[in-house]
Amino acid sequence: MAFVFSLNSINVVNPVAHGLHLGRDGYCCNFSHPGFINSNKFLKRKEATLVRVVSENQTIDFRDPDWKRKYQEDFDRRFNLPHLKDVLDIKPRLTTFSLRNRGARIVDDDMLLANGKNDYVNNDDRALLKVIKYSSPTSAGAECIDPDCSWVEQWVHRAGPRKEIYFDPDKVKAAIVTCGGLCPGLNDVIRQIVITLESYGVKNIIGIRHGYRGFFDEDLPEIQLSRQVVQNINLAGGSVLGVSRGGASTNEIVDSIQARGIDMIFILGGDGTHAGANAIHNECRKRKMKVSVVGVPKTIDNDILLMDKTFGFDTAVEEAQRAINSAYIEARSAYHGIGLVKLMGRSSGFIAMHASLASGQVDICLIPEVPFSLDGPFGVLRHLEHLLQTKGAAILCVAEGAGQDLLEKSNLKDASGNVVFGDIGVHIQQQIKRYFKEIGVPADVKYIDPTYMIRACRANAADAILCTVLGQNAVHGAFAGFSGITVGICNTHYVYLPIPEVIRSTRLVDPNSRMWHRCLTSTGQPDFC
Ligand SMILES: Nc1ncnc2c1ncn2[C@@H]1O[C@H](COP(=O)(O)OP(=O)(O)O)[C@@H](O)[C@H]1O
Ligand SMILES: O=P(O)(O)OC[C@H]1O[C@](O)(COP(=O)(O)O)[C@@H](O)[C@@H]1O
Ligand SMILES: [Mg+2]
Repeated sequence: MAFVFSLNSINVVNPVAHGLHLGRDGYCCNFSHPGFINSNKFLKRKEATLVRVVSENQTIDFRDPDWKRKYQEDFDRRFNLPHLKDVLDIKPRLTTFSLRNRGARIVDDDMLLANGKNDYVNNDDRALLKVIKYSSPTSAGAECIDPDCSWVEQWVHRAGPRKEIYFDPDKVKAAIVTCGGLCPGLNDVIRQIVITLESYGVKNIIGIRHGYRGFFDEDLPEIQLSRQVVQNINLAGGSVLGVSRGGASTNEIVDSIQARGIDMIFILGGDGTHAGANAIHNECRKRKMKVSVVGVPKTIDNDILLMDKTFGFDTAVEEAQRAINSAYIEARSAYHGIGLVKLMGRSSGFIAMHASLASGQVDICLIPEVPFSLDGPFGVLRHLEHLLQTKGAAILCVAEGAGQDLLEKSNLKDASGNVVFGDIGVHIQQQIKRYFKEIGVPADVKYIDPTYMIRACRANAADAILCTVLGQNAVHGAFAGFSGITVGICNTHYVYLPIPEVIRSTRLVDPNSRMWHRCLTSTGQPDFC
C-alpha cells in the first residue's frame, strides 16, 4: 500500500508517531495536491466530523451506511475516460503494435494471440492515486459507523497501449500543436509522438504552427512531420512548431480540423491550452466527428492538478540553480551583498520553492501563495538587515507572482487572458536600496532575472524520459479511442485522466504542506507578516 494516513493527525509535528505511515513512495508528493483533496481543511481540523468535504464536488457523509460505495462510484464516474464510442457507433480492430512487435505492419491473428497478454494495458487496469484513511467519526457524539472500513482508495486509468484500437493507421491523419509559453521538453514530446505514430504505421503526421493560431492563420501552413524530420529536435530547447498565446474560437479550430481531415490531435500546453482542448473535444463530439483529442500537460510552473510533476519543471529548477548560485557568489564576494533572483511562477511558487530547497543558499523565499510585508518589524527588509549583521550577505529568491498586493494593480492581460503582473523583482530591489539608504547601512544589491533562460533550454535527463513516456502514452490513448483526456504521472504511475479533472483549479503550493515547511526550515526565514 502506497499511502495510509489519518487526516486528523496531519497537523502534528511527528506524523509517523501520530498515525501517518510512510509508504514506499513517501507521502509528501501527495500532500502537494491541495486542489484534489482540500488539505487545508484537513490540516487544520482537529476533530473528526460526520461529513467531510473531500473535494470541490465530492462529500462523504459517514452517517450513510452506504457512503463508501457511493464515494467510490462517484470517484470512478468523475475519472471515467471519455471515449469516441460514447457517441459514435464504431468497432475496434486489433492493433499490430505490441511490445514484441513494434513497427510491424502485417501480422496475423495467430501472431497477435502468440503475444503474451502483458503486451497491452487492459481498459480495466487502474493505477493507485491515493489511499486515504479516515479516523472514526465519533467525536460529534454519534455512533461510529463502519469503523474498520473508514478508508477509501482512488484508482485512475493506467496509460499504455491497448490491444483494440479504433483507427486504421494507414488512413490516419494526426496533428500536433504546442500552445502557451515555452517549456523544456516540448521537442522531446513532439519527437516521441511522431515516432510512436510511425510505429503504429501512421504516415500522415502534421504539425500545426504557433499554437491554436496555426489553425486559422493562412500564413502559417501546416508542416509534414516524420521520424526523419524530428530525429534531432530534442537536442535543442523550444518547440519546432512554435508556440503562441491567444487564438481562434473553438468553432473555428474545429472547422479547421474538419477541413484538414485530422483524425487525432495531440495538444501540448498548460491549463489554458487544456481548457481549449476540452472545448475542442466537446465540439467534435457535438458534431459527431471521429477525432481523438489528447492533451499533454506542459508548464514549468508545475501548476496542473494531480500530477506528481509536469515535464520541464525539473529542468527549470535545475537551470534556476545557476542564477541562484551566481547571486550567491556575487553577494558573498561583495561587502554587505544581497543577491536577489526572480523566477517564473505566475500563481504557483513551485519553481521558487524547489529551487530554494535545491540550492540550500537561499535565505528568503517568497511565493505567491504566502503573503508578506516588506516594511515593519516583521518585514523582509528588517530580516535582511539582520542577515547582513549576522552573515554578512543574504540571498533572496522571489516568484514573479509573489507580493502582487504590494504593487499597483494591473489591468493588463496577455493574449490568452492571463493577468500581466507588475515586476516584483524590480520593486523589491528598489525597496532594499531605499531601506538601507535610510538606515545608513551599506548594501550592495545584485539583481538577477533569468526568467526566459530557465524555460528556453533543452530538457534534462529526467524530463527527457518523462517526455518520452508521455508522448508514447498520448499516442496509445488516441489509438485506444479516448478523447478529451490528458496524460500524466500520478503517484509514480503513468495514467490517463479526463481533462476537466486536471483543470478544475490551479495547483498551488500549500502553505501548510510539509514541503513548504521544509523550505522554511532550509532558509531559516521567519513569517513576514
Ligand atoms: N478557457 C479557455 N478556453 C479555451 N481556450 C483557452 C482558454 N484559456 C486559454 N486558452 C487558449 O489556450 C492557449 C494557451 O493558453 P495560455 O494561458 O497562454 O497558456 P497555458 O496553456 O500554458 O496555460 C491560448 O491559445 C489561449 O487562447
Ligand atoms: O512571457 P510569456 O510568454 O507570457 O511567459 C511568461 C509566463 O510563462 C510561465 O512560466 C508559464 O506559463 P504557461 O504555463 O502559461 O506557459 C509563467 O510563469 C509566466 O508568467
Ligand atoms: Mg496557464
